[in-house]
Amino acid sequence: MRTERGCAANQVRPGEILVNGRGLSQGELDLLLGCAVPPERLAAGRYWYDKDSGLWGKEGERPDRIVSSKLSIGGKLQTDASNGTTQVFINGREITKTELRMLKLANVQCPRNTHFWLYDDGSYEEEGQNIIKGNIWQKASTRLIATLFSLPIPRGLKEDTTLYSSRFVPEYLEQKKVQKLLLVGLEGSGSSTIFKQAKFLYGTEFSPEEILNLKLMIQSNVYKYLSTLLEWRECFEDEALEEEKELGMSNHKGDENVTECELPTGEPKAVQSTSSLYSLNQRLMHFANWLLEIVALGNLDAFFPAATREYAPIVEEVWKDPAIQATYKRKNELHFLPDVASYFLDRVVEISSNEYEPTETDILYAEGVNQWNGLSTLEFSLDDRGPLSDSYADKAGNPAIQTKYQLICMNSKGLTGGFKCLGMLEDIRAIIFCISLADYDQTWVQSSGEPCNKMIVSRDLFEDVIRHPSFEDTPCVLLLNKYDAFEEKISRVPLTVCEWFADFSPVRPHHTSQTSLASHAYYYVAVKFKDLYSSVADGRKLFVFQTKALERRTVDDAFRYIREVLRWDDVKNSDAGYCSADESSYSVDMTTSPS
Ligand SMILES: Nc1nc2c(ncn2[C@@H]2O[C@H](COP(=O)(O)OP(=O)(O)OP(=O)(O)O)[C@@H](O)[C@H]2O)c(=O)[nH]1
Ligand SMILES: [Mg+2]
Repeated sequence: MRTERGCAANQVRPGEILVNGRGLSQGELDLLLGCAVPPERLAAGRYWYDKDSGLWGKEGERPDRIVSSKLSIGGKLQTDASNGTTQVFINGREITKTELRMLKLANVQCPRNTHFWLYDDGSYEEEGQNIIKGNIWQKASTRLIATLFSLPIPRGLKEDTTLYSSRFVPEYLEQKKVQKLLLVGLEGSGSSTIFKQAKFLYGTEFSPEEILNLKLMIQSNVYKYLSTLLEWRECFEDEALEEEKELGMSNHKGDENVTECELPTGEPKAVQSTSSLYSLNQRLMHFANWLLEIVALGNLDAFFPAATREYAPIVEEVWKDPAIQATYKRKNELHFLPDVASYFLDRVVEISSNEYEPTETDILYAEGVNQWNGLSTLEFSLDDRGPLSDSYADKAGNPAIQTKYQLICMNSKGLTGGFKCLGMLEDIRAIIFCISLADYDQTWVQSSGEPCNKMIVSRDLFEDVIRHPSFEDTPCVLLLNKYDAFEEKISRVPLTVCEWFADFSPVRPHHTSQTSLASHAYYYVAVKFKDLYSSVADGRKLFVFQTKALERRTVDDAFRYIREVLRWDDVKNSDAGYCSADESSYSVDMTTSPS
């Protein structure tokens, strides 16, 4: 070692080495070359040296090594030593874009005009705060990112990535604020399903209390579904009687060829009213009237679950009754009856029992997250499996970079009433708006009582949300949900039944398979929303992702996509001030999003 240093010393003369703008004396050069971690293969030239952290680089360039700290050599470190343009400072030096990018990827918050003190052991504080926030090098991912950007890493840390357990993951890297994601959508769009999937995927388990709430909700929902069916049954029965009456007036002879909805003819009217396809027997009628009365009085939730067990057998009987089954057959016409009604009604006896424990599927299928339909929140983080991480973090088996998210699911009811709730939510990092693709042929009864195409209602709600003053600069991700139902429906019901989609014309319809028709229609819908968003949000880009919320994997994919969108947005925002085009080192694959 001695000879090596001696050689190096022989190769350069003190005056040829300038550190922080000043030529070194022989003594300073000896100190530098004789220290524990000297700059290797030092050649004549101009360098900068940050004696607090040990960072070392060529004048006007980013750091390229870390040498021993606290050496009294050269001049004072200048702000522009490395020609940084980021307005972020470490030990008084304005850092370079590459360094900033590394910090950002390591989840360090560094808004402009942040001044950091970085010490030689990697500990770190914000200027003037005097609280050590953590250690920049202790996290393996930081070291790996640094390697990726060819930035120096302190000696002795390169090899041993397991040295520091996650207990030591510095707060400084972890403390980035929780990113709040607001999840909204029209009733039935699937937002609470997505919320619950996220809870299954990333969250804590449902607590016994939550399970109990869900159980009560499922039990009372079964009665709601049944009462919806009973109301429609009544309508259909009236309708059938009306038709029969007209038929009876125009045709006294009666007719053998009755259609399904018509009453058998030729019977006296009093008898007809109880013998319609939609008619119930006296006993069931009695129960039906009683149930509808409770529902009309709004007493259902107070009444149940006490009565559930007692009435389960009769509920089952009503559900299986041909009149109700005939009503259910027309489920496309029945507003407020979700697809899952039959899933739960089929099991009403089991569900009504005291011992009933909702299964994971039951929880997923249950409408809503809680009974009260307020805000539901979930905090979670995602391990890093981004496009960059594949190349280092995973393979190296290192602790991942984790950003914390808070998912706030707002029931559509929270959106009504002039959007007051929205204004109360602060610091929303992104809006996740959920739309059911299968809604394009559905009718929705608005608060005014007027029926309207549900996709249009969803669109208007979407527009109201993105126009809300609180979300002027908030990125938005649109989840086009229920792709499974959409795929199944698209060949049966043309997309053009929704007037907003009137100009949809699939290319070569005769060549188009159902799958490609669906994907064609999906892209068309996505672009419709993108155009709308862009016109409302000053040309900003809407991010669109396709989900089948009942398939957990698609929800996982959606959240990973959302995370990439946010990172992309972070980098884009910071780059807007620092540089314009160079996104090559951090590009996000947005291919799932139709352009
Ligand atoms: N086929 C299909 N059904 C879905 C999908 N996502 C949700 N559903 C079902 O659609 C219904 C409505 O979903 P929810 O998650 O309760 O809808 P929501 O947006 O929370 O509605 P509200 O809670 O009423 O505001 C439920 O019965 C879900 O099981 C999907 O991707 N495909
Ligand atoms: Mg719901």
